[in-house]
Amino acid sequence: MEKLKSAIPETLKRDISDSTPNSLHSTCSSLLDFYQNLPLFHQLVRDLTDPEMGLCGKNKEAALEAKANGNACFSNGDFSNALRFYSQALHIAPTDVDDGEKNLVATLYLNRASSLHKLGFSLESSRDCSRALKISPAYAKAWFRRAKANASLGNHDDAINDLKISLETETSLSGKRQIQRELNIILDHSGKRSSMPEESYDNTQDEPLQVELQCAFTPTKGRGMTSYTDVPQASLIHKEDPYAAIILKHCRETHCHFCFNGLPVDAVSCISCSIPFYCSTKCQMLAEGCGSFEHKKQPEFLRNITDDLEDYVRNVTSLSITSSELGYDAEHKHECQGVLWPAVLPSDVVLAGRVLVKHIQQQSYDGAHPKIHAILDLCQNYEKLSNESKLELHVYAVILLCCLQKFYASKLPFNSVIISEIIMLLSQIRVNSMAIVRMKYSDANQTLDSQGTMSVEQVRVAQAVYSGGSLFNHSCQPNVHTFFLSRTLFIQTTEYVTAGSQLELSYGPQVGQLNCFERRQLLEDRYSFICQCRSCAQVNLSDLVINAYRCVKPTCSGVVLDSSITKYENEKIRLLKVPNSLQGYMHDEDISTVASHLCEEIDDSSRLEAGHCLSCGSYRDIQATQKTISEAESYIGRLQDTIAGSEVSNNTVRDAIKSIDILKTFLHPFNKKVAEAEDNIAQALCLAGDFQAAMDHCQASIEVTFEFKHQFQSKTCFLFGFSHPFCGFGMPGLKPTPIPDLQ
Ligand SMILES: C[S@@+](CC[C@H](N)C(=O)[O-])C[C@H]1O[C@@H](n2cnc3c(N)ncnc32)[C@H](O)[C@@H]1O
Repeated sequence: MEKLKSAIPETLKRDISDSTPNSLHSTCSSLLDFYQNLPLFHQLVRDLTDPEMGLCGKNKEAALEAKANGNACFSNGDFSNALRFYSQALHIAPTDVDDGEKNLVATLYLNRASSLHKLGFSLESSRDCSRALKISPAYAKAWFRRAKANASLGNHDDAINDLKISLETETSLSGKRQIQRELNIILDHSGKRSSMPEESYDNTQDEPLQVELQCAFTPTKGRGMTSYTDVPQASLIHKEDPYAAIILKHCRETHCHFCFNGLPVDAVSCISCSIPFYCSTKCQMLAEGCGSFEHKKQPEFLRNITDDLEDYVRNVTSLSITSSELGYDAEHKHECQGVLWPAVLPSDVVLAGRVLVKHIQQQSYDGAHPKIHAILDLCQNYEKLSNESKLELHVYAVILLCCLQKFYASKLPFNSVIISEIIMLLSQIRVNSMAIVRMKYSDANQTLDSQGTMSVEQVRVAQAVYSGGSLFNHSCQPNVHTFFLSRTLFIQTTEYVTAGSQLELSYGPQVGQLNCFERRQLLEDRYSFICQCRSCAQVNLSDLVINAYRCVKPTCSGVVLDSSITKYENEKIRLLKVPNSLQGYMHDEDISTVASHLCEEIDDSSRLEAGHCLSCGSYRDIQATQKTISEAESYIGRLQDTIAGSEVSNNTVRDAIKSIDILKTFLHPFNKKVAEAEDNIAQALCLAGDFQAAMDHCQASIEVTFEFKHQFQSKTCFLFGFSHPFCGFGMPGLKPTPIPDLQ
């Protein structure tokens, strides 16, 4: 792909850098002309779209080899490795080839079921048997193995039925004898029947939504969501399935490619290619939109068994999914031909393909009016993108269109109009797609380790486009939060929200984690907008203390700032000459007069001065202070290194504890560095086994947050002193904001 980008002539690259949504037709047309005559381009498209070139195609020989390895491990009692080899074989085995008299995939499922049963995974073993039976309903050994798994699970009635059918389908006399023996044993111990559904895809949390939302235009952030009524804390306000979603590359082998939950040991693979894994056949079919394993012919043995048993067989071997459920969500179907492009192109480009295909399927889109960017009706940020990103979008749009041509040439003609529309779609996806996250525990059983700790991290597993969810703007002090069950997005309030207020979630950075400059930088780099949330657009007290120093006077609790912070915050004050709350209404003459009047009231004393205490005005030499702090921080840095290597020495901890005293002497008590240093020491002491001391430092870290909140709630002016112009200000832009969370 890099070669394709660098091959573009400089003049065209410049045009692309200068392009706007309105001039895309011209740049796309030039790019298309250039690529049409470039052999490298044609070669690359061939590699990406030719199943013969695809490394992700199925491979019978490789599958048989993995199966043989699995058999060898199984015979040696090495069931874990047998399981691994059978799973590997299943991933690459073509569905339509036989191995001896049986279908290869069915045999592999049965072999894996045997390994799973030996390893104690009875439920998984039974599911694999059912999968083998869906392919080969008269597979006596699969019924027999299923009976064993069901017996282990205490499902004796099912086990008896399985054995009866196994008896019916078994052809050898010795086999029949063995089955009969097993049947007699289970009949002797038969207990209660219990049902056991296979599939795990379930995103139902049918809690009704409690509020009615409206999408309203905001002066600084475009459209946004608000509520008609007051909304209590913890109300579920939004629930939505994605328009399209895709697994991220690093989770391809650990999470289901449809519901994005962690994969079980008996994961199933895509029927046609060797890219996706699914947690169940239901997810597999929902993603691929087909039931290729469905057997067409009525199995002979059904004629000889009772009606009840026949129902039982149909229940086990039929597909547990209706054709209406398959619907339009068959998002992997068009990628599923053993071709390379879905595996190679970036996730958001493949996601754009899914959006396009879904639209084509749903709307019987005729290609005559290719308003592709209107599919999602979402905002885009093309003009704000870097030159490099614009170039990338051009190249990927052309490639994606080539890849989709195989199926949709008549719907998506290969021309510059469609390419420019795809570029718009890609830039919409960049701004609006959400990361679906899952919690990852260091220990799968979610228990505390020997040190009494458990590490939990949030992992981004998939990227999805939610049409409604995309209308929620960002705030660094959000009042709603998102969570996901399977693919479904849920949004819930985190505080009481009054009617008409904006409902805003966090796209990442939050107050208390980073200062205003860092948050805005991050959002601009990632999403190309300058944050105008209530915390960023105004002078925010938590942003002042998060990196602040102590006043040199021991009796004063005021704040001292360095020049980078004062410069940034003073710029906000300057911009506030037109108060934020009035900015959208400046056309109104009366309000404009009021605004000018208010602005005149901000004089030079409203400016923050670097190095001077905001409360008493005492001076601190920031440069000298910074030098001492850097030395102290180097000890904390050393401690962090030893924590990473899990080898904590007493000396390192002692030095870090000494240095924290220095930090506390010079830094404001609510400075983020103090809380982080306390956290690090607590972690090190945990590793060293000194849990009481660890608790004390944890407590100290928590107190920074707690005290912070307490101080802000009780006397917001302690930072400045009562005489400072920031205190008791009536101006909306300078009101002290609510309490941030230090994390
Ligand atoms: C997912 S969309 C949200 C809906 C969007 N406002 C619209 O009109 O469709 C994200 C875009 O909204 C705008 N936005 C969201 N939060 C913002 C904020 N805090 N400050 C400024 N712009 C914001 C930015 O243009 C951003 O690229």
